[in-house]
Amino acid sequence: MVRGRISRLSVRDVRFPTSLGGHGSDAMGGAFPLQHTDPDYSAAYVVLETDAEDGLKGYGITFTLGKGTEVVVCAVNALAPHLLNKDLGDIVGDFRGFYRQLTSDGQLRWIGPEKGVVHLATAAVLNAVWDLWAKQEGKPLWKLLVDMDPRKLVSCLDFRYITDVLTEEEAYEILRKGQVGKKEREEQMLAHGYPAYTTSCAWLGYSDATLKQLCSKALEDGWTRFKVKVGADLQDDIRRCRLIRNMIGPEKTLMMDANQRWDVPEAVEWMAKLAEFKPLWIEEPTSPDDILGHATISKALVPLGIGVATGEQCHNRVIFKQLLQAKALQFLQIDSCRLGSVNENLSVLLMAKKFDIPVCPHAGGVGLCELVQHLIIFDFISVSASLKDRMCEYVDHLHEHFKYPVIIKKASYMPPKDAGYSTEMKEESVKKHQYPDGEVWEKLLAAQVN
Ligand SMILES: C[C@H](O)[C@@H](O)CC(=O)C(=O)O
Ligand SMILES: [Mg+2]
Repeated sequence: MVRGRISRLSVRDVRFPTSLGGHGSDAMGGAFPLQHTDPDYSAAYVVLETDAEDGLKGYGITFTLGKGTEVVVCAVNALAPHLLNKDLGDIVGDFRGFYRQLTSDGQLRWIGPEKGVVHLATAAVLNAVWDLWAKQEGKPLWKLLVDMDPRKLVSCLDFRYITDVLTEEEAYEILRKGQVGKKEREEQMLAHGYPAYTTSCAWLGYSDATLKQLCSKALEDGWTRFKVKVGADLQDDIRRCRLIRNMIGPEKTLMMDANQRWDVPEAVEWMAKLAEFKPLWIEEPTSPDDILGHATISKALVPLGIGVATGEQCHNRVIFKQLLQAKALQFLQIDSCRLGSVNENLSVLLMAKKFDIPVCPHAGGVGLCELVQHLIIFDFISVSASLKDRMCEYVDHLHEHFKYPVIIKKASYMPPKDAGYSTEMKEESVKKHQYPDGEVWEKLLAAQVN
C-alpha cells in the first residue's frame, strides 16, 4: 500500500578518487600514468523523505564523473519542486503523467529535452521514487516489476516518440506473453542468478602485470567472459588483447570497448587489426549520437564475426529506437542512470524484445551494478525469457559503500532479496566521500595545495 506525502528531497555530491589507481580508465578518460583527474567515480545521491509513519526513505543515484556531479546536483534541486508535497500514491498512480511532467518542465526542457544533465537528474530522482515504492511494497524492485499487472506496468511508460515501433498495446502483449513460464524463470534466477561478465581486469590504465594478476584471479573465481579497453594506441591494444586472449584461452568470451574514440572508417580499420583476438563485440566504437555511423560499422564487421554494442551514453529511448531501426547494434546496453529511470528503461527493454536484440546492460560505476541487476532480472523473467547472447556487466569497485551490495556467485548476479532498488549507500561512506568537505576529499585537496 503506497503512502505518504514527500516532505523532503536532499541531494549530495559523493565522489570516489578512483582515478588515483587507474580504475575506470578508458581511451577517452585519460590513461594512467598521465594521472588524468578523471574518471573519479561519483554520484548525485538523492534522498526522499515522506510524512508517513513508516519512516521509509527513497534513495536514488545517478552515476557521474568528478566535477560533473555538481552540475547534476544543481539540476536535481531544480526538479525538486515537482516532487515536494506530492503524494507518493498520486505519483505512482499516474507514473506516466509524472514522468511526462518531469521531462516537460517548460524551462528545464530547453536544456534537454530528455538528455544530458537534466535527464541524469531525472534518473536520480525517479530512481529514488522507485526505491521508495518498492520498499513500501516490501519487495526488491525486480520482484515489484515481475508481480505488477502488465496493464499497470505499461501505464508507467511514456510511449511518446516511439509508437512508430512500439505501441502501448504491443508492449502489453509482450508482457502478457511473458507471463507464461514466469514462475519457472523466477525460480531459475533465484537458484542460478543472471550471467555476468567482468570489466575489472583490463582498464586501459592498468599495467600488464596488473592485468595478468587480475585476470588469473578472475579465472580462479570462475569468470568466463571478459572485457578489455582499447582504442588509444593500436600496438598497445594488440599486446594487451594478445595477453588476455592467451590467458583466457580460445573458448572464453572476450569483448572490447573503445569508449567513442574513433571516427567511423578508423573504427573499421582498427577492428580489422584486432579481429584475430576474436572479440564478440566492439563497444562504443564511435560517437554515441552517430546512429548511421554505428550501422556502417556493424555492416563492415559482419564478415569478421564482430558485433557492435552501445548504449551507456545513449540519451534516451528515441536514440535506442533509431539504433534498432537502423540495425546499428547487435548488443543493446541499457544504463540504469542515464535513461529516465525504470520507466524509460522498460520501454527500451520492450523495444529490444520486439527487434530480437539481446540486452547486455552497462554496469560498474558507482551503484550501476546494484541498480541494473533488478532491470535485467525482470527482463529475463517477464520480457525476453532468454539468456541467449545475454550477460550483464560487472565491475568490482565500490560495492562496499552500499547497504545492499550485489551478490555475485559463480560469475552470476544473484537476485537481491531486500526491499527496494539497492540504491541506499552507507551513511558513513557518504559522509567521508562527500565533495569537497568529506574527510577523504579534505585530505586530497589539502595535499594538492601543499
Ligand atoms: C569511465 C568509465 O569507467 C567507462 O570506461 C566505463 C565503461 O565504458 C564500461 O564499463 O563499459
Ligand atoms: Mg563501455
